Amino acid sequence: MGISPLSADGMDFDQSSAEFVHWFTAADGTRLSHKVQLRDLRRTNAGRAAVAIQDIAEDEELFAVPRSMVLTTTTSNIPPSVLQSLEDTGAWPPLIVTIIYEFLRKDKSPWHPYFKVLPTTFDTLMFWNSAELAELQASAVVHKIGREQAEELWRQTIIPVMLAHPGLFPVPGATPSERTAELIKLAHMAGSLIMAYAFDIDRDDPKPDDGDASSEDDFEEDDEDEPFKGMVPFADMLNADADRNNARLFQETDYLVMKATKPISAGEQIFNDYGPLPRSDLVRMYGYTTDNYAQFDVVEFSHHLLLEVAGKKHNKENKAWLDREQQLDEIGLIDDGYSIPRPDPNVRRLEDTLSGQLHMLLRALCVHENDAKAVKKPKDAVTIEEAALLQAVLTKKLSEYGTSHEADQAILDALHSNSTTSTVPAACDPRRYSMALQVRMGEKEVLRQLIILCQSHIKQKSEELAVGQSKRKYDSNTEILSEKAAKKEKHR
Ligand SMILES: C[S@@+](CC[C@H](N)C(=O)[O-])C[C@H]1O[C@@H](n2cnc3c(N)ncnc32)[C@H](O)[C@@H]1O
Repeated sequence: MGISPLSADGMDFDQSSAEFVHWFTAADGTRLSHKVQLRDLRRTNAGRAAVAIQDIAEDEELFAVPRSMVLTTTTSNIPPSVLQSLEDTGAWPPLIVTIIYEFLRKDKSPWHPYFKVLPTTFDTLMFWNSAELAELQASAVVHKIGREQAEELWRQTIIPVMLAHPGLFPVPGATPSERTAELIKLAHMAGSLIMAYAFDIDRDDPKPDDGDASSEDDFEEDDEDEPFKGMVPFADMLNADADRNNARLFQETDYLVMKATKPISAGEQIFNDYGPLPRSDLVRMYGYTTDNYAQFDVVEFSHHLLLEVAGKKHNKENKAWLDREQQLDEIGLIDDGYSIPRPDPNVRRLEDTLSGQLHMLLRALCVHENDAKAVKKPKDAVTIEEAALLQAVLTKKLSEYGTSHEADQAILDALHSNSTTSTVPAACDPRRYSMALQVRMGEKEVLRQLIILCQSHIKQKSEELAVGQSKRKYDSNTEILSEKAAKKEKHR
């Protein structure tokens, strides 16, 4: 997030905050507790944040935002005819257009003081250059950014709408392609605001929301059940930090109300909950990371890698496998990739870290091609073969990251101790570089932990097998001996 000391009109950070708070409190129907203040936390890279200046009790109201103040496609006075052709495009495109419309109206917009505290540049992955993205190494998150797909979609949907109404969308440019380039930049700004600041809003059925600033993660989502979205002034000034959340937005009939969900002491920051996001997604969607999210890290490998390691990738002639793959696809088991979360430190069993889906796939890849068990949910434990396949996949994935965890740790320590800046590659922003290091290190840790789980699983199962075999041998030896003894007895 890029919050400069001075906004475009020369207003400094504190002045914009003060104007925003004044605008908020002066608006019809708003409520703001005298115990809540906005603070400048830029020195810790946390931008603006809400802080308690007196002790706050659990369930105490922090502020209330009337629904009319929430910026949505329906509260804005953008002509409905402009949005008409976007009706079937999901919640994002019409809201992007609405935000751009209000942003371009400058001081004519009722939300003008609000826009002055919203960022116009971001550290989300959408804005990283190729050198910065390369520092994420083999992280699967690189393939989830979708910048080109988003722009392609916008060129077909929102750009023609905005170009057709130059009076409502006055952007510089002598030609349609110059104006398109400007509108794409604005769409990135609006899309990123929705990603990191918007809330899912209930329209009809007032009930507590899921607490996330935004649970949607894709610009091109087009789902009928997609929640309605809106920008909620003040609610989006709250930062989040994994399980340190202590406030939540409740949706009432006429109001969205932020309440404390725990007692908050004077001086503490007020945190919303953005959800249990791995650091890769946190950086992708919100452009920041903290160590507290390390517990939610995941590792993801592609379906291609799984097939390659299982020796099925070039199996075009293997009809039995292709039929099975089709069956697995029909029951929804095949995805582009599969993720495994960081194992809980108390988890000792490989089974407890694998999803049923991944276990089924491993089984399908390991059992004999004619075995009907291949497309059945495994009821028994992970077999030695399945664990060995998974271990091989994870080992291959780990080898795809260009550096070791130890090498990364040394770079990160040097960065944090500020001993040298020369470790930051020339084309990289130091903060983004540090975030990339943390993401890739987290994934390498998860991979290592999972490989160790596979190894101990294989060891344990092999030992059980050996004990079983020697028991069977012992049993059959005893049987032979007792048969011999019985014969002897008979001959007496
Ligand atoms: C909903 S806004 C919160 C207000 C924001 N700090 C601001 O100044 O506008 C979400 C953005 O705040 C920042 N943020 C949220 N929680 C943070 C944290 N714990 N540490 C650092 N930055 C954080 C990220 O840039 C994120 O995209």
